[in-house]
Amino acid sequence: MINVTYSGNVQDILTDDKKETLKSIHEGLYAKNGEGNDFLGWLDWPSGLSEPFLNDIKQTADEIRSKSDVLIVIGIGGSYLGAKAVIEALQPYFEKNPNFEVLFAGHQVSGAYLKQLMAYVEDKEVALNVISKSGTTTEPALAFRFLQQYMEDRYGKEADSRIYVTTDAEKGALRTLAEEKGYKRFVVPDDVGGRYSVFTAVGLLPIAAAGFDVEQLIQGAKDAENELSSFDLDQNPAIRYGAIRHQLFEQGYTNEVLATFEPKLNFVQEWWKQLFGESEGKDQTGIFPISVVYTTDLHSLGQYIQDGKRNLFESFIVVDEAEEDLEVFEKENNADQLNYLAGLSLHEFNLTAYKGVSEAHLSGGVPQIGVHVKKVDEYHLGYLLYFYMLSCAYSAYLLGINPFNQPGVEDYKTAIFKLLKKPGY
Ligand SMILES: O=P(O)(O)OC[C@H]1O[C@](O)(CO)[C@@H](O)[C@@H]1O
Repeated sequence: MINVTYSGNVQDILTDDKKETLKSIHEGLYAKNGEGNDFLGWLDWPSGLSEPFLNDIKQTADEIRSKSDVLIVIGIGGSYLGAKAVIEALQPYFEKNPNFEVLFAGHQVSGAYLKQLMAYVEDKEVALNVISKSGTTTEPALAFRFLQQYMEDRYGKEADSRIYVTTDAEKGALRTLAEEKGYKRFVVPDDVGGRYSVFTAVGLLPIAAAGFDVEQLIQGAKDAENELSSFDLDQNPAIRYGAIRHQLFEQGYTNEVLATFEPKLNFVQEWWKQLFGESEGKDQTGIFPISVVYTTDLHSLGQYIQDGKRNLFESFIVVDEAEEDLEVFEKENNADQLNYLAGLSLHEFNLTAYKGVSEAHLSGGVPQIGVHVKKVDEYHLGYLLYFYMLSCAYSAYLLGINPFNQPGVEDYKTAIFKLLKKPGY
C-alpha cells in the first residue's frame, strides 16, 4: 500500500548488524517490553477499536452537526494536529464546509484570534470539543476559559450539552470540570501519547464532525497495522523508512526535509514534524524535521536545498492519483509559449517535476527518499499516518531513544510559569 524508494542502496544499509538491531527492536515493540512500553497502546489500537465506541463517535458527531453550524475544537500539539491534518487533507480548498465548519482554537495564544472567532460565530450555532490529555495544558485551558464563558453567556444552561470533552479518564483539571458540569466525555487512553492519538477520540470526533468517513480512516490504519507488522525487510516499508533515515543521520545528514507537491498535505507535514521531532529530539541527538510544499517552496527554500549546507536529506510524499485534474490545452498563437505542455495534465506536470527536482537535489548532494501513496482519501490517510507512527518508533529506537516521552518540553513551561508567578513555581 505504501512503497518506499531510496536514491541509495537499501541492501548496503541492511548489514547483518543492522538487521540484528532491527530484529530486536521489532521484538521489543510487539512483545511490548522495550523502553517506553507503557505508551504502546497505539500499536494495536486500530484493530482493537470496538463497534460501540465507533458508533458513539458517529452518533455524537451527528448530534453536533444537527444542532450546530460550527464545531470549535480546542487543543494543541497532538490534541490538535491529527484532526487538523486529516480534515485539511480531505476538505475542498474553497467553500470548505458550506453547511458545517470545524474551526480550531487553543493551538496558540492570541486575543485577536479569539475575539475574531467569537465574532465570526455570533450568527451561527456553536458546539465545543475541548481536547487535552493532561487536562492542564495552558493554551487550550486559556482558550476554553474564554469560550466556555462565551457559551454560557450565549446559551445559559444549554451550553453544557454543547460542550464535549476529550481527556484523561481519571485526572486533570479538565476532567474535574467536565464531571462537575456533566459534559459528555471521551477518554484519551493512558497508554497513547498525544502525537500517537489521531485514531482515538482525539482525532475521530472532530474528523467525524467534519463529515468524513472515520470507518474508512480506521480501516486504512487497521490494514497498515496488519501489513506492517511482519519483520520482512524487503517488504516492510515502515522498517525500511526508519532504517534509511537513521543511516542517513549517521552519515551526517541531520535534517530531514519532508516535501510534497500536494498543498492539502501541509498539515500532515505539521503532524509529522511533531511526531518525529518530539519523539526523537532528545539527549542532544535526533533528526531535525522540516517541511516544504512544492512547487511553492522551490521558489524560496529550493536554493538552500540545492546548494546550502550539506546536512539535509529529502523525503517526498508522492501521491499517485490526483483528486481532480486539469489538462493543458493548445492555444492558437502560443503567446505564453506553453504549447509544448499541451496534453499534459497538471498532476502529470507535478509527477515530472518530482522526478526533476529529485534528480537535481540528488546531484546537489541531497539523498532522496520517496514515500509513495495511491491517493488522498480517508483510507489511505489512515494507512499513511499509521505507517509514520510505526516508522518513528523504529527510527527513534535505532538512535537509542525512548520514542514516547517528551521531557524537554517541561523546561520552557517552567521558565514561563516562573515569570507568570504560577503557584508552585
Ligand atoms: O493533550 P495535552 O495534554 O493538552 O498536551 C498537548 C501537547 O502538549 C505536549 O505535552 C507538549 O507540551 C505534547 O506532547 C502534547 O501533544
